[in-house]
Amino acid sequence: METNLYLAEILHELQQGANQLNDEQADRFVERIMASNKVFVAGAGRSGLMAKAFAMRLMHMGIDAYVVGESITPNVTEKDMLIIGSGSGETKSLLSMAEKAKSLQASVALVTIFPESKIGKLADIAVNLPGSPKDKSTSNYSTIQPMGSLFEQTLLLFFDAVILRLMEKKGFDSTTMFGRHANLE
Ligand SMILES: O=C([C@H](O)CO)[C@H](O)[C@H](O)COP(=O)(O)O
Repeated sequence: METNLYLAEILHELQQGANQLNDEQADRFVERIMASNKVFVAGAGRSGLMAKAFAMRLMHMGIDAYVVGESITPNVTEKDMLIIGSGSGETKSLLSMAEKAKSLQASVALVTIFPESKIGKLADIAVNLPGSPKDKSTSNYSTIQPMGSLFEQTLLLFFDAVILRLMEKKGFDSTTMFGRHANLE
């Protein structure tokens, strides 16, 4: 099959997934971000890359946002929120991070295929996205893409949709946000 047809199929899979998003869960997620003091994001591998892209846009909005594990990331407190992106919801390093955040009374949100996962059970908010996890033996979800690619793409698009919702609520536009974009690049 030609590359453009693969691309068309990926877009079709993403469209099908977008139709399944639960708006109530998404709204709770947005409200919690707005009510938090600092916002921490975390994820492993490709899911982590999507979380980093989200943290950059949160920073552009003037939200105090950090990527867990970076050298300038400060302490988490009970006024803060940890956002984890994990298709499986079972990634061990993220599970212990969620446990630590909960023990410090921070709120934990998980964006995942499996809200009933170990991290999902700990989380205050779980946003359910469709897709297949990296271990395809644990799901029957149909996708032509390898491992968790469909979830990871949907995660990035969900995060970008959340940014648009936050922009709408705060009356921000792209120009305001661009004013905070890194200028030492
Ligand atoms: O990097 C990943 C892999 O390429 C799967 O497609 C995953 O994002 C990483 O292993 C984290 O897994 P999850 O926590 O289950 O998202």
